[in-house]
Amino acid sequence: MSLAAATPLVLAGSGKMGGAMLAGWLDMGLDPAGVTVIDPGPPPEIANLISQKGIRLEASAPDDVTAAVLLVAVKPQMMGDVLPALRPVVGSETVVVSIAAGTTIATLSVGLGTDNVVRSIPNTPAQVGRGMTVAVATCDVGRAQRAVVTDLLSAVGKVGWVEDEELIDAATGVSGSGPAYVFFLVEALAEAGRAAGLDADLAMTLARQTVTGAGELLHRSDLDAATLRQNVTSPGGTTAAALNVLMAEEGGLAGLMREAVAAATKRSRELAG
Ligand SMILES: NC(=O)C1=CN([C@@H]2O[C@H](COP(=O)(O)OP(=O)(O)OC[C@H]3O[C@@H](n4cnc5c(N)ncnc54)[C@H](O)[C@@H]3O)[C@@H](O)[C@H]2O)C=CC1
Ligand SMILES: O=C(O)[C@@H]1CCC=N1
Repeated sequence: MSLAAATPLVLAGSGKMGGAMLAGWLDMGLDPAGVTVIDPGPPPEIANLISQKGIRLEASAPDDVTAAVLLVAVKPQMMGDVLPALRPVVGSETVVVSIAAGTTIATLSVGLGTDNVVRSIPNTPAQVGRGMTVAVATCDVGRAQRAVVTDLLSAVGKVGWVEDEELIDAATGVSGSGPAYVFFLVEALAEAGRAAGLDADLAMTLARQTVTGAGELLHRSDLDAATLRQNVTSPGGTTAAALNVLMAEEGGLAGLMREAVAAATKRSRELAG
């Protein structure tokens, strides 16, 4: 994969998500000389990375760079102010890629004055190259530009394209916010371990190792999740007893998960304004 076609690359917002993607691209061989970061206050670790790599950092959009790709990674609530201020780096050949939850293609197009827009939703496992990004493009984004954007997003994990923008809200509820559900599962499992009498540190170690180990097994295995679950579950055994609780029709995990994803999807639509 060559990321050269993505340069000049302008990254607006180098916080948790934009910074993670920048680190991933550099690991994949993106030339730092081709990157400009626009951020009035990057977090310290990203500021260090930017200065170590000699990346150009600006507090606002410079007027001597026209981006091949402009990646917008600021908070959705800031878009009204930030988008018009980014216009100096947008040219007729620039493809804009937003990773903001909720912000619609229409808002991006109007704010930046271009229809050459990709709306996407990544997730924080991008920090370790194991992200999941779901994206939708306008029909103005040509085949070659779509390939460049695919390469850029693939550098930090898997990429899936959808044709219907509304599905980005649903993907936000599943994979965008999803890592938080898994981290909460670790917290809840550790708390249950403490309630069952385990020392707090041991309970947290058991919960972390169980979730990371199960995740790695799922990652490496050819088997699907249901089969891996069945492989743990002896008839009449301990797992079956626990799953009877988690899989209950009323108040079980599947129903709760549906509600959680629906709430996140609804919030993504609300963030559109
Ligand atoms: N954190 C996550 O798990 C995910 C976040 N996102 C989206 O990514 C975007 C960024 O979120 P985070 O990285 O979590 O937020 P963050 O707060 O960590 O980063 C935002 C960055 O924008 C910078 N910024 C503020 N004003 C700016 C301006 N005028 N121009 C350029 N940069 C400016 C801030 O200094 C900060 O470094 C949001 O739109 C969010 O919806 C998408 C998927 C997952
Ligand atoms: O919570 C949020 O709004 C962002 C978008 C997906 C994950 N974090």
